[in-house]
Amino acid sequence: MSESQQPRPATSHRSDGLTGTVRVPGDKSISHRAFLFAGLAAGQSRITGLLEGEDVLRTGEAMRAMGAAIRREGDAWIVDGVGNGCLLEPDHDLDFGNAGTGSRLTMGLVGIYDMKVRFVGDASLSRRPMARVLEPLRQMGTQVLEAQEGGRLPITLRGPRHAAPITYRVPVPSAQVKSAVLLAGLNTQGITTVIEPVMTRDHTEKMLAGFGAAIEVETDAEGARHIRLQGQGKLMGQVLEVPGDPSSAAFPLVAALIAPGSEIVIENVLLNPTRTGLIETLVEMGADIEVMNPRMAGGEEVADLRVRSSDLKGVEVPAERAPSMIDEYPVLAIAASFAEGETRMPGLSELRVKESDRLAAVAAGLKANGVECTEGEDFLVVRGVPGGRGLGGGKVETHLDHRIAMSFLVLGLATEKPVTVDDTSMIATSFPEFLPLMQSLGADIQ
Ligand SMILES: O=C(O)C1=C[C@@H](OP(=O)(O)O)[C@@H](O)[C@H](O)C1
Ligand SMILES: C=C(OP(=O)(O)O)C(=O)O
Repeated sequence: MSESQQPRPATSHRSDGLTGTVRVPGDKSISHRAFLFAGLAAGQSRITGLLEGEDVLRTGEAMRAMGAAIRREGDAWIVDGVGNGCLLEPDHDLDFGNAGTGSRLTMGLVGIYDMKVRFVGDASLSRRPMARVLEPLRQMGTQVLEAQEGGRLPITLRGPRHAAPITYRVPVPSAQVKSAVLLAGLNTQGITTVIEPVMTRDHTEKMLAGFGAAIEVETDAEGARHIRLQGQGKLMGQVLEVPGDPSSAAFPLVAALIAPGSEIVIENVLLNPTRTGLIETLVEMGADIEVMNPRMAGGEEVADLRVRSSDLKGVEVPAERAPSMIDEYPVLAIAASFAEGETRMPGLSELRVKESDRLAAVAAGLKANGVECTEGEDFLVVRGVPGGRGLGGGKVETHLDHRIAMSFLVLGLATEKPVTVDDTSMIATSFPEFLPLMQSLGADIQ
């Protein structure tokens, strides 16, 4: 992993006229869940389009350590699962590297098994809050044998003999917390209920239903979703096709919008409505994004996107849109740097607990490159410079955060002066093909 390696800096230079047709790798959220559910289900699963990023491969390693057989065969991953309730105690620590999703979902999955499991991660993951998952697990009977201050990794869990089903109202809009509780419910007798006041990405619900779990969702008069899962059901292996990750597509997409004279096509992008906040916002800003060939693939909405460079104008992004674009704010801030007027982004407190404090990292990177912005406790305001005149020339600290690295390399494609990021090694956690893919479109990144 990159922590033990030398940092790999990179510099991006103004690159007009990006062109070409590309495919981004598989969706990270769906890929993690594909390994988790296929590893747990009885029988064989076949997964194509899986994201082979470091985060997802670590989830695969964890499932292997608990008894699943996982192998790559041609362009597919074949998983022979253990059967719900039959995970084995791993004989070593589960190392999740940089991955919040992998670690939190796996804590939920195994936290109610009567076995001892130790979770570790890199410096970034070890700073992130895990109490949000430990709290509901404790209510279900899990013993937290080890946790660092503030509920951080390394953490050791031991599940109860008999877990108690709970009804849990998620206190923060987080698909990871929702999913952790539902996964704990898989091996718990009775009905586990998660109440979600604000809808977050629904891949866990959809995929568990696809694997045969008894799960139902109802929306109440206030708009809160009540997700009920019958525990100890049978899950069966499936054939899965993972569509392209909209959170990765966001980088070439914004690059094409801001680099003058560009026209690109990104094929096979997941357009699940819980993930399309960035596209909605960019269209409001005046972006020329054409959604072509909308279709269903693997139970999800998918389409090809044609993107042409556009004159953008600042907008106010509604705070309630945040869950549907939570990982895209760094690159939205880059688009906003070239928009006429102000782009206001409220409701961003969750950005402070990602791979880095993304609110602080984005504001610092923008300021280092001459972009005016205001960072509040939970908001960001960016004042753009159409054409990018006078911008760039700065060095950006990425703090072990892939999305900060990719966002600022995109910034440098349309600023007057080049932009340098201090490290690109973390990009491999979510988008290993990022550099060659961007270069194939004509982006000058060295
Ligand atoms: O469930 C998931 O797959 C994810 C949920 C989001 O995290 P939170 O649930 O912490 O908001 C997101 O930031 C992460 O990249 C993936
Ligand atoms: C927040 C992210 O991932 P995770 O929480 O899985 O580390 C991300 O990919 O932007």
